[in-house]
Amino acid sequence: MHALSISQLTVAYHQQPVLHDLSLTIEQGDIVCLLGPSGCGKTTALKTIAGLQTSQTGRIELFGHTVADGSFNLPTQQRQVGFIFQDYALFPHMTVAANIAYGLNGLNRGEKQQRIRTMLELVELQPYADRYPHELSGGQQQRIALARALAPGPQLLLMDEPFSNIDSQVKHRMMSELRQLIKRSGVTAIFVTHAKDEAFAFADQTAVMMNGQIQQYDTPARVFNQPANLAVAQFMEAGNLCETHQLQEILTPKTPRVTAGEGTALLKRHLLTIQASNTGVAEVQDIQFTGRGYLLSVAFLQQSLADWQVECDDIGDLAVGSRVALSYSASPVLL
Ligand SMILES: Nc1ncnc2c1ncn2[C@@H]1O[C@H](COP(=O)(O)OP(=O)(O)OP(=O)(O)O)[C@@H](O)[C@H]1O
Repeated sequence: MHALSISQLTVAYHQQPVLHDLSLTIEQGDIVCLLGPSGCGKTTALKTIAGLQTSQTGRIELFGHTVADGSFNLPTQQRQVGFIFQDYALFPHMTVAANIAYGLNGLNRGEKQQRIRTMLELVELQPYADRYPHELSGGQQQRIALARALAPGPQLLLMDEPFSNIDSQVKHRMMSELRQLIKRSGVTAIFVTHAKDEAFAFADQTAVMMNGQIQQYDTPARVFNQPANLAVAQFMEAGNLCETHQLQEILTPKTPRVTAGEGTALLKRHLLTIQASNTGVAEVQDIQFTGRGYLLSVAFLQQSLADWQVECDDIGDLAVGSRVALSYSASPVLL
């Protein structure tokens, strides 16, 4: 059984469609990222899955049960979904324990206390039950928001931009911690972001959305390395682009491995080799040290192409203004 199955979903605001014929199937236990540019409909999709937004046409099934089908819309509280908002939305006047207990209806006092203990153990914050949200760090608040969302035992966890307010210094540690906690709980999770590094670090599967439709649903690595089309390649900043017929002019030696056929070729930055050459086709415009190596921008002297970027471990004698030749050690991806 799938955790979530969406088919041909259309959602409009004031007769303006925002999601068009959107279909998506999510497997149980996966952490899925809805990734796309601002305004593409990610939050609308998340809200529609939660039942906070109604759809015009299409069907949504959660764990085999239809929760929306155009004419019918199951209320949010009956969908067994947990929600973590962008700013966590913890109740500031309630203790951590009271925040976690908030959605626990139908349990007696002892059962509630037990559930709170279990949730605090899961997020490893047992000593913090009597603190108030303002007495916690950002990371601790996020873990309490997770504990509160998971306390009623939802089957699906929805998160709206959970990392957007977090300092980049601590973001990767928090993503790693939260991912481990979600995996330990076994819940299926969907989160929304426009930042691809969050999809890379946190998601098992990524749905790249544009203009209210899903362009590609795949692992983050495949979305980055094998983008389904030009729009996905550009949004993912997956590498350097050119028309296939330009490759012979750009690369030395004139490599026989270049894909035949017309179309747009994608060349990964780290598979390009750059060498100083008086007869080279490009000139170094900029050199950045990245920690792991160097990122060079090169401009073409003849071809009308945007600057390319090349990643390398060592730049040797190369400097800004050096004339360079480029070679490629793999077959370019044809888009
Ligand atoms: N309540 C609303 N009424 C009318 N239009 C809306 C409403 N909510 C969103 N929209 C419009 O729907 C489109 C999609 O919005 P949505 O918030 O789903 O996008 P998003 O991909 O989550 O964007 P962001 O990354 O900026 O949050 C946008 O053009 C937005 O202006």
